[in-house]
Amino acid sequence: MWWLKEVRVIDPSQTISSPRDVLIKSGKVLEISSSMTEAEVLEKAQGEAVETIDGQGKFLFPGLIDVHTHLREPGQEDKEDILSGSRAAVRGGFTTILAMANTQPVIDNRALVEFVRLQGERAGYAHVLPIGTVTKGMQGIELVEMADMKEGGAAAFSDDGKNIQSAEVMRLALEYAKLTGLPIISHCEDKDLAGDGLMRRGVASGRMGLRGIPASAESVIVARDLLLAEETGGKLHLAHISTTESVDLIRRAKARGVDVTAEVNPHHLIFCDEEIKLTDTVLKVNPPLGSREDREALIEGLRDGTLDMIATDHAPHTQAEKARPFAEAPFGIASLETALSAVWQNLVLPGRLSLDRVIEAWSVSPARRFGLLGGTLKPGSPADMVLFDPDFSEVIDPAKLVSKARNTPFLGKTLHGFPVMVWVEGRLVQRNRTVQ
Ligand SMILES: NC(=O)N[C@@H](CC(=O)O)C(=O)O
Ligand SMILES: [Zn+2]
Repeated sequence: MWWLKEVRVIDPSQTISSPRDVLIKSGKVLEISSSMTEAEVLEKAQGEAVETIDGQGKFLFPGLIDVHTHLREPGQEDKEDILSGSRAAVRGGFTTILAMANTQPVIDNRALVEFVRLQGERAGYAHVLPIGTVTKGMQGIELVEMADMKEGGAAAFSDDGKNIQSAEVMRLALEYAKLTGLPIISHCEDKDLAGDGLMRRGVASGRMGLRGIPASAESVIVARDLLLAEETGGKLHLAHISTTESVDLIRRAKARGVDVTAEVNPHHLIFCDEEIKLTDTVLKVNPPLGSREDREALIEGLRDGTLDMIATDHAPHTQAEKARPFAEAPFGIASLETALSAVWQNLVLPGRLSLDRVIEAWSVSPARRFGLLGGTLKPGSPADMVLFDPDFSEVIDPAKLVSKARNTPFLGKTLHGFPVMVWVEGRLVQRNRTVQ
């Protein structure tokens, strides 16, 4: 049994945001109360050994749930695999991750869904929930067998990495997915508008002389998918929202009652296009980083609930690939191990976002939308939780990362505020930044 004493519990699912004592027993949250005596705790332990943790000055919150993680297995295990990625996840404070389907082969049938799920169980770190593709071979033409894949453990459907260019295929997908109750996750990017652009089209791309991707490449598909969700009554989740116009469109659709949720990635909240350097591909990501104004609109959207969730879009690549010239390097930022600290340092500490809102957006809201366990510390729920130390500082040292990827803009930088203990179903999987 675990006894966490005088820890600041942040659990928006129960509107708790104050110091409490917490008991964990048999993999579940047993009790949360203002204070407990040793005699009371021993009685509840019923002879079981009690591990006591002094929680003063630290936060305890439900484990983060990341709905957008690329794990690259099967097929591209040199970038990442399910073991390395799910270890990196717990190190970063994530107890559940949804694995994107754009692997090689893509996850477009039940056998592959079961493979990903079982590899996650074998690894024994974060819960790994497979996302299946929407279309066979991710070709955007023929729908997968959604009901069968759901039975195999699929948590959602997405052709992420690629837009579904046919509006008719997207409409059918939203219609059919209703039978499963699972969301369609849309990677909104009009192929023709995006062309072979390398960064957001704007002042910065003009100055650098790099081919630009207009903001409309995202927003026109956001508008299309919102209309299709409205027409079909289907469940839509919009991945990596990055433009001001998209935020406005979502805000208006929600006001009309469209069944939509949306996520924003930490890098779009923290960086902007002006910071991209031709000599460094680390900020080359899709969708591309927007302007300062976009960044403000995203923060505002996250604050007012237009954007429901934060998700990493952890996109691991090898150093060799990222070392190619800007035009040839792949899009993507690896972020599982740094995302929470980066958000803490860049948004929570300066007062732009409350920690309560961050936990709501990165744990409570994903659990609710995707119908998952977790996202709460209510007594009886699985003890998937994070002890976070705001005073713990660390230099992001490539030798210490447990992900295979090194494509993070924080390499060599110091971040403050880290998860120091992480439990999955009451099992301690990480202590003092060492994964067990
Ligand atoms: N985000 C990225 O820049 N890359 C992702 C694909 C995606 O999420 O669209 C990847 O798979 O590498
Ligand atoms: Zn995507």
